[in-house]
Amino acid sequence: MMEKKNAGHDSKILIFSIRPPKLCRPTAVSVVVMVSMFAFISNQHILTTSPRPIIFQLASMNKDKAYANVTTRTSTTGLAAPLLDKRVEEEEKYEKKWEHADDEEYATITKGKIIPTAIVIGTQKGGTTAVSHYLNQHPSVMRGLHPMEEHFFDFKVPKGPNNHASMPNGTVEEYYREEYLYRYHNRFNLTKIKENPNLKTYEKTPIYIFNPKVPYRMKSIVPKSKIITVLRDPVERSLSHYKMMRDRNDATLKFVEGSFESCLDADFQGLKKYGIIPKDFDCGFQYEEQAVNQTALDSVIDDKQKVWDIDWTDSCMDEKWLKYFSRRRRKEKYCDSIIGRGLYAMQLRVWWKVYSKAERDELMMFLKSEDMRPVNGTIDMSNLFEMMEVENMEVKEKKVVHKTNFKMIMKDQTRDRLRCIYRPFNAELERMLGDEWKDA
Ligand SMILES: Nc1ncnc2c1ncn2[C@@H]1O[C@H](COP(=O)(O)OS(=O)(=O)O)[C@@H](OP(=O)(O)O)[C@H]1O
Repeated sequence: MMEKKNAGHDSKILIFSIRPPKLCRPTAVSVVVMVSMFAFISNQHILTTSPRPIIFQLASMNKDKAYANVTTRTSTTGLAAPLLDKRVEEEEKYEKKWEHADDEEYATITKGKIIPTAIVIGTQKGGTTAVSHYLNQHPSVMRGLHPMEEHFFDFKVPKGPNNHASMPNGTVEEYYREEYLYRYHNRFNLTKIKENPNLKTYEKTPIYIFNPKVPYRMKSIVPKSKIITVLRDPVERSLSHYKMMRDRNDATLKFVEGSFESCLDADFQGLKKYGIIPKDFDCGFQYEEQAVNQTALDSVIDDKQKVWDIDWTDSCMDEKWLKYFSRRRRKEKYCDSIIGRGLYAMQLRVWWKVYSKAERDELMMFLKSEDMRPVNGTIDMSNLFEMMEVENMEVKEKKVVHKTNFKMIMKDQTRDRLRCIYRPFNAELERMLGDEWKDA
């Protein structure tokens, strides 16, 4: 580390981008050769990449990291071999899986930074806006700067010294941890915290529970933040999801016929493609628009209801789930995971891997969507406030928050089919969360 620092501070750095728009490859190569010769003669180090992240690091965060990045890039011109050797050594060191810091180290690294007391991770359409609505009423609670969803942990991770800042599973490298904490800290109202340092903070982003990389990122950056999840009957959730898409006139709907059933079928095919649901399982959504023999179709479904189960011991299950999730990047259109978002057991398996039983008991809270609705004009949010480490208070009633406008009623057979799909996943969820989740 020290050697690198010294070497870095003695050197001049020329920031140079080889990516002007539409520069053809032969031209780019000759430009690089010319600049390399110039650097060789004048003994300067060159950054041959887009300068933005480096400027950011030089200006605000950590000059050593910026320098490390520069030297790695410089190596492409063959000018900094000894420095590169050191860099490789460092990268090897960082590539070890980050085991989160002990209490003392954690206290040091987080000192003076805002670390949210809790993060609401989902589920989408579960009533997460209602939870925010209740929390925001508390005078000792402050949410992140974004009025709706922060999207910090599902971000596209900027490239780091070894071309990525996180491990393939999402764990942020130790090397970048402090920087990320700092960035997260900036997602909160710093003035308000200065005025009242005792404020408890939270943020909500409903996609967190669904993105398999988020638990790893969260554990490596804010391992002590609590995690609040609101779960809703997955069948009702899927309808709410569809209504939201209709409200937004979601582009995905163009890839299917637009009906609820064709949307479900698109995602159902995706789940089959990636092996979450057996290939021979046919739920018949695709026949919904056609005049088919309903009795024959129902008997197919009845049979499946008897036999359909999941092998939870399958060691490839999580990998399949990651692939199913990652299809978004491959621009496959499976109707925004309208079924997949309700497969809570699949999603939570990853969180179970990352957080130990003791950590889950201490940090995680699961709320039922229906319990978020006031009964006879009152609602008890004492558990939520206890989790936020603030005094209990009566929240102002607001029956419905963030309601979807599109009007439709789910067909009975569609509901039956969805129940059939969700059955083994719900059974697993019950096993994970306990008996009170039996009818979730
Ligand atoms: N108090 C309360 N408790 C539980 N659920 C409630 C509550 N208020 C609203 N809602 C319903 O929640 C649905 C919106 O969920 P989210 O706010 O999580 O949506 S989002 O993920 O932020 O888009 C949305 O569901 P649908 O109306 O069925 O689409 C809201 O009506």
